[in-house]
Amino acid sequence: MRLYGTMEISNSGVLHIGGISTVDLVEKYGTPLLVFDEWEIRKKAREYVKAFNKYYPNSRTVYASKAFLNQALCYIIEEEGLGLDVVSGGELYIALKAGFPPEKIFFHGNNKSNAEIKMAVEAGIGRFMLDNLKEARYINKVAGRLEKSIKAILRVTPGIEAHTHEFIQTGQIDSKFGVSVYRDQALKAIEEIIRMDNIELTGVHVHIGSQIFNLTSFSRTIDVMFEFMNNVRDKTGYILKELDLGGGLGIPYTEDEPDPGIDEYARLVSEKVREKSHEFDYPLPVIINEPGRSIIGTAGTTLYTVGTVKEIPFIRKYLAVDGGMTDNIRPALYGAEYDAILANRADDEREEIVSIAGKCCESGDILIHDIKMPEAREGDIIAIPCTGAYTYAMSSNYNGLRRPAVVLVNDGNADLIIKRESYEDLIKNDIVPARLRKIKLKKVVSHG
Ligand SMILES: Cc1ncc(COP(=O)(O)O)c(C=O)c1O
Ligand SMILES: N[C@@H](CCCC[NH3+])C(=O)O
Repeated sequence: MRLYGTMEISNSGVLHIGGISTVDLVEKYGTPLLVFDEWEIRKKAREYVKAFNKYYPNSRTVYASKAFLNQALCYIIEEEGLGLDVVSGGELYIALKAGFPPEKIFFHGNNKSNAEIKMAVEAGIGRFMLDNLKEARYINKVAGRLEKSIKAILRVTPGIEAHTHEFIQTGQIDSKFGVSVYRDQALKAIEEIIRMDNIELTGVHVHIGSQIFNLTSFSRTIDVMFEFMNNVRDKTGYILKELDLGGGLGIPYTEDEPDPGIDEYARLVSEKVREKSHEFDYPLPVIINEPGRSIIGTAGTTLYTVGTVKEIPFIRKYLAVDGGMTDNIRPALYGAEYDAILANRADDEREEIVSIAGKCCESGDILIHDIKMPEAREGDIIAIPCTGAYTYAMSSNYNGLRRPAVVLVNDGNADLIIKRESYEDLIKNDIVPARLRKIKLKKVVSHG
């Protein structure tokens, strides 16, 4: 069993995180419960800063908040010296509400609305990550009206197919993101953008996908990017000063998955960028990284309570838990695999193969297929580690399930950072038109 961050098993066989017993956490906050290990978040953030300081000091790390975002996290990210990548007015709003410095915010998105663009220009964000020319023209117009000069980076697609699930590949030519480097599309976009009065094009961006273990994909991407940057210089004389390599570094979700490691990633991309700069005699660009999963993924653990235990003779045993695809869609969406720990009896021998099922009305709502576990009973607690990234962020209220509570643990303290949704929350945006109110219904539920 792989333990992450500050996880440890006590003498009595209970899983502890951040110096707190998961049994105590469940007693206080209930389940499903997403537990974030603050030490682990900070450790990963520091690993990025340290590794790039070592190999390529002229760099910036910007946390991709789509992996998980709330106001408490903004404080940690800011304190660790990282910037913040947002992809919508909603993420931007959360960051601004928390007081995250706007100049350290990078705004992505393949279909930013005019309202989102205005909001970001007015807030004075650090970089617009341009997806296409239409957007650049609009930003230029708004900036002109508001008499602002906007720093922007153009997202390009390099035609690289990273070794990862096809749903999370983004660098291939057939992609909805960015402008392709092929057939001079990106070059033409740059020719127009650099003539815009209110936009300063500081660099180019590339993101080839997520959960990537094979670091050579990043190397090949840097090859393509330098060819492209050199071509832009040849045709326009323009030097792109920033090279944003996106995110994508994979993390080990299960015992047998390797950990590519932040240090190794930083070393490889730094060396490659130096090598290519030298080869093309191109000024060394600032490297920007946008990690999401590799900062927050291993810091999150979801705790569930076992309910129904169902054995289908000679076929399978199901342990049904009180959450599922609503708090973690990744197994259903990508076939993602996870490990599990019987948190209240973590030392018990793993002697039977079970599948851990969610409680949604979907046969596909299985969190883990066929995992060896100790014999579990109703009321036991199951911990699924590595659920910090793209779980809560992708959660839903399907089947009327309420989003879980989220706690931040550190050094023996637990702080609630997101309340569990209430039944009342499920209807807070509901409106019953007056003409329907005439139909007399008898209201009996009130708790929630
Ligand atoms: C543009 C961009 N940057 C950064 C990220 C973060 O990726 P990851 O969480 O794999 O590090 C993503 C998500 O894939 C992305 O689309
Ligand atoms: N949500 C995906 C990754 C997409 C990353 C965002 N571009 C996952 O869970 O793996």
